[in-house]
Amino acid sequence: MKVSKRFRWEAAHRLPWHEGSCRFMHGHSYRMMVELEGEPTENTPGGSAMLIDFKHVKRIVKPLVDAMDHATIVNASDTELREAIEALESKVYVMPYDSTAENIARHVAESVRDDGASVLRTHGVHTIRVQVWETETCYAEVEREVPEGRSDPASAEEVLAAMR
Ligand SMILES: Nc1nc2c(c(=O)[nH]1)N=C([C@H](O)[C@H](O)COP(=O)(O)OP(=O)(O)OP(=O)(O)O)CN2
Ligand SMILES: [Zn+2]
Repeated sequence: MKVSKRFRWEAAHRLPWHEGSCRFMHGHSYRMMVELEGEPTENTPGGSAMLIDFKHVKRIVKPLVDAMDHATIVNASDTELREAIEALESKVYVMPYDSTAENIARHVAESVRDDGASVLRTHGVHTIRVQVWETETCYAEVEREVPEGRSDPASAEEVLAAMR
């Protein structure tokens, strides 16, 4: 069973090594689909009626989206751009790698996996797929497995409560 939720945000970026126009600062209206796959468990309210509530998906993913919205997404090693953003007192979102669609998808998938593991396991979710659309015609997709571990409904609820 799969559930998906779509997100969107606006952000600026550049790929300084790019041979084409992507080396220049420019913006995208990013679109992202977060898909969770698994088998619903009886441990959660409603039992097997839903894999995971869409509102839980939002609680896990939205803080990341809010952090990137109207920011410049920048590679930590791009000090020239980081200094310029700081001088402009603009919003920045620093990643440990270049801001390609592939890397943003990977960053979101791994953050969801790491921050949401307990909640996802409790709901029987074993796979996270993230598609990041940079333009109308281009997207990158990344898949990550939720590592096995103890499924603890009580602590999962605490994690969700802390995100409220
Ligand atoms: N595999 C990837 N290729 C490219 C990425 C990327 O993240 N992953 N990113 C870019 C640029 O950031 C970019 O802004 C996209 O530009 P472009 O290819 O020009 O996209 P368009 O939709 O405007 O292209 P059309 O030619 O109008 O279809 C580049 N490549
Ligand atoms: Zn771009």
